[in-house]
Amino acid sequence: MAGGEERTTAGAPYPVVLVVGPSGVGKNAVIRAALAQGWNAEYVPSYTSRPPRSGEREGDPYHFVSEADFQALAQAGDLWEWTQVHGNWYGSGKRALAAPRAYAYAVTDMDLIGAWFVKTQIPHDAILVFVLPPSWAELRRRMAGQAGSAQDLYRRWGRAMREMQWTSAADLLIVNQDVQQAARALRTGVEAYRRSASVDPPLPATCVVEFEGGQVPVPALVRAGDDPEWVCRRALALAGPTRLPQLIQGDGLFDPDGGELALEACWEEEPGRYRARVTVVASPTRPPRVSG
Ligand SMILES: Nc1nc2c(ncn2[C@@H]2O[C@H](COP(=O)(O)OP(=O)(O)O)[C@@H](O)[C@H]2O)c(=O)[nH]1
Ligand SMILES: Nc1ncnc2c1ncn2[C@@H]1O[C@H](COP(=O)(O)OP(=O)(O)O)[C@@H](O)[C@H]1O
Repeated sequence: MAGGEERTTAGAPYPVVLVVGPSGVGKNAVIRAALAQGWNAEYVPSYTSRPPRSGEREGDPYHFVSEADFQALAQAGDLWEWTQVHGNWYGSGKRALAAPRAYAYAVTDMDLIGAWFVKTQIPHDAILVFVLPPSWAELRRRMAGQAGSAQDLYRRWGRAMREMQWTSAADLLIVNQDVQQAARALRTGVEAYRRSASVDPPLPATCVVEFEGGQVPVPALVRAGDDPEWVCRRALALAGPTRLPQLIQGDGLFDPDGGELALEACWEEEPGRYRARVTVVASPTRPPRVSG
């Protein structure tokens, strides 16, 4: 995969964007689209022992190696972390991810445990982005296109169910309905997260988001000194215990049922406790305002 056109000074410090989400949700498609849109990031391929699929080649999207070579890399300490998924080995190259480069970000996709492991090693320099499907039916459709058999599909689905319970571990949630829109959300979301990230270690905290007519307690990872507006955006993105959360897309907040939310105010009420006031400005039953 090629990187974007915009570049920064070679050797500048840069964070690692770890893209996670269920198999088939479109992690690779979103990363590719973001790079094609000119995102200032470089894709860092992992190593895998699985054979290339049609259309794949060395370095895109993986370094394809034999199982013996993979074990040798692991034993030599060249892998940051590794795991077995669907019977194949996957691991991220330590030097490749840690090397200084000419882009603002390194981006790679991983399974959730691998990404969480990297995040614990470099909490300030890793941004964990969870890609969500627009619906279960659509995830199944995409996954079925990748699965080699009914049994393989069943296995992928089980894994997806387990991973989807951990969306609250993410720094950023993105719904991949339209791939170009999701790619823009990845770019703008990472930028916004980076701007608001503090140097303090992450603290588990509870956010309370005040909506019109009620309060929703939202478990979220909040860092001391976080910008309240960004905390509230994340809290809103995570809100909704039984349905897909409100979504961050671009700079706006969108309700999954098609409504659009406006963040009116947000503030830190006491350390680690945030409130936001949000109103619905457009919903399926209330058409969006037309300007001009
Ligand atoms: N832990 C870890 N997981 C990885 C790495 N590279 C890829 N994966 C994950 O391995 C899984 C299988 O990836 P892939 O072969 O592309 O199959 P897919 O699920 O059909 O897209 C996905 O969940 C990837 O995110 C890595 O370096 N480390
Ligand atoms: N927004 C989207 N709308 C429709 N199909 C998509 C979308 N994003 C990805 N896909 C398709 O879903 C399949 C899985 O995408 P891929 O990027 O390989 O997923 P992952 O990397 O998460 O396993 C591919 O066939 C891809 O073209």
